[in-house]
Amino acid sequence: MDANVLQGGYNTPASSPLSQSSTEGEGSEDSTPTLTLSDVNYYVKYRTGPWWRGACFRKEHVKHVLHDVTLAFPAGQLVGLVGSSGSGKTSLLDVIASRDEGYVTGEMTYGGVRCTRDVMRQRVSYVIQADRLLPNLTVRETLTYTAYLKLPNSVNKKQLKEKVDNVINRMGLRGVADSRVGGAVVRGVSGGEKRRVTIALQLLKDPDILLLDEPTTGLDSFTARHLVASLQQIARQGKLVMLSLHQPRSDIAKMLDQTALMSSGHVMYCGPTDHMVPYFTELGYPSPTYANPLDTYIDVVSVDRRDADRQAVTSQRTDELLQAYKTSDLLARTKAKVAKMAKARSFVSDTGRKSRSPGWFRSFSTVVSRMNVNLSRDGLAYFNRIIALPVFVPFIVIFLGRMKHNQGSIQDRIGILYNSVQVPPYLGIINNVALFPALRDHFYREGLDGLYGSQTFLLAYTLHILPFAAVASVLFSSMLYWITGMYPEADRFGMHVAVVFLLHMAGELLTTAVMGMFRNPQLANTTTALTFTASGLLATGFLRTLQNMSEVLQYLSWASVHKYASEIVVANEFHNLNLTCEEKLQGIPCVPNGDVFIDVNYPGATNHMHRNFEILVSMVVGYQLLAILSFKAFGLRIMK
Ligand SMILES: Nc1ncnc2c1ncn2[C@@H]1O[C@H](COP(=O)(O)OP(=O)(O)OP(=O)(O)O)[C@@H](O)[C@H]1O
Repeated sequence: MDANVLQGGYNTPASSPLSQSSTEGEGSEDSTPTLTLSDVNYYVKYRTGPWWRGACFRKEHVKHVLHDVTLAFPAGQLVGLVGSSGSGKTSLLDVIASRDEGYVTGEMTYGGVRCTRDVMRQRVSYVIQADRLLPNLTVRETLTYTAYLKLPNSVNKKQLKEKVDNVINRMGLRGVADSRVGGAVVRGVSGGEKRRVTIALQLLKDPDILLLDEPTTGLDSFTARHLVASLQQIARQGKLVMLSLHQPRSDIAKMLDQTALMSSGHVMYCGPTDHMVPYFTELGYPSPTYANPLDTYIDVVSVDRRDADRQAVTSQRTDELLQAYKTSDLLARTKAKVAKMAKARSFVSDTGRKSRSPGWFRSFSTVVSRMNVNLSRDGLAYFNRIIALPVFVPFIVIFLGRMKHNQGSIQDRIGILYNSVQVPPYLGIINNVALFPALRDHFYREGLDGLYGSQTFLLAYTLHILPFAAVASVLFSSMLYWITGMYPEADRFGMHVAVVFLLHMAGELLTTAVMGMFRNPQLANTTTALTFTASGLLATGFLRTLQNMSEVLQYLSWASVHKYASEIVVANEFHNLNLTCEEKLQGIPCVPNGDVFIDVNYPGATNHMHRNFEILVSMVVGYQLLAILSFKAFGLRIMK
């Protein structure tokens, strides 16, 4: 496309401040809220070196990511951040959204108010690159649940529904409002529609500033253009919309009111998009005919690091262009505008918009209800959660059959009890690895949006899985207990169910805690499975009696859920159990009843029933607390 045609075709909104000036877009009315950044610098710390040195012993570096960024963007505009990979687009959005993870200097204001984290949380919505949506909810349900999490209790059901309908219409989602979102396995709405849903979620809060990181990535050109056209409409309704773009197509570029061109953390040009070609042409870099000017100038300001010669040439060119921008009228006018805003600013905290959010109970019940609905729509996953644990019983029963009361049945009982304490935590791990990571990723997005904290999320998850764990444990114990002929007493059966349930929960909750530390679910799976395997070997006493182990291992066993669970199930099964002594046991001492077995192998287990049960319950509660702590310590950090 001809550069001049393109230039002429760039969009300048009638209502935007751009239309009031010739080219520089400085005709902003004082009353138009403006986002200003004044000499903003951003530094991050990172470490290099082999992972085994640990976080503290690897070499620490400080990277200067953004350099002296000075910008002024009035509300009502669509602003594009463009630049090659690593030029600092996402970092700039992070800083504006107060989601930076380093050290920021300089000043940022919006509408004359200094941008503290609280102010920005209220005013800014940030659409990150990935669409993290629950696959089994419809578009409308997705938005409705989020509205319950975002809007204050004072917004009633009718108003909430209106709000949801409104964003559905604004984002052109009416046609798919009642379709499932879908995911990797379940087919659902298209990629472009998913992006729209993600943006619609952010519009529920009615933000003043909407930031989008690479919203067009992965979309075909038609869908991308329509998406940006929707964003342009949102901007025209008085919002400041800023989006980073990797490879801005010329028709998308035409829709941008202003463009900030970045290279290595420096702003190389910031001003009206249609002024870019004349600006660079004056500096000796005209845009070739038929070329997309944005592509051309991204190349012109980028450093080519493929070899030393090219790097030297392109670095010199970039330095010259940076100096030219620093001394340009364009930047001088932006600085004047920023200074004017600074004079007018109030420095007061943002009194106009108080932070209003739903109460804890509403957030908690919404998250639980959403998890339940999401799982209930996936028949296989729902069924699997209930049936995976009981499915083990036929294997155990086929192998061990119905138990007798002879001496050989002692070994059979040990086998059954070993399975009773080893299988439930493993199934807890398997269930968790299958279903938790998607919920966790979803939480990470909503957590970053400040909708609710890790405590609410993890308690909601526990409440969500509790009924499944209870039903699965009752089914497992009912089948195993009565088919194999364990001690026929209702109380003892109840105790067996309780132990299976607690161990099943222990598996789930410890995996949850580890999931807070490792992003990779497989790593969490391996870590927890190994932990429970070691715990089962060490502390059950079924494979080797505790008394025969070294003192160190005996002490270690006190930290294992298996120690307490095993003592309970052994006392439960062997106490008052009569055993027969067959004549063929020549020379081998006979164990006449279960209490002798307990006295020899688990001394005191019958008397420790209450103590063991209380410790087991406390440890499971401890795993829940550990999960909360691990998410608080690592949670939102490990997703970045
Ligand atoms: N937390 C961090 N630790 C280390 N380096 C960082 C961190 N954040 C940003 N950087 C570095 O700062 C530079 C700018 O990164 P940024 O992600 O903002 O670039 P970008 O223009 O958005 O790139 P892309 O288009 O590829 O997403 C990169 O070199 C990046 O490695």
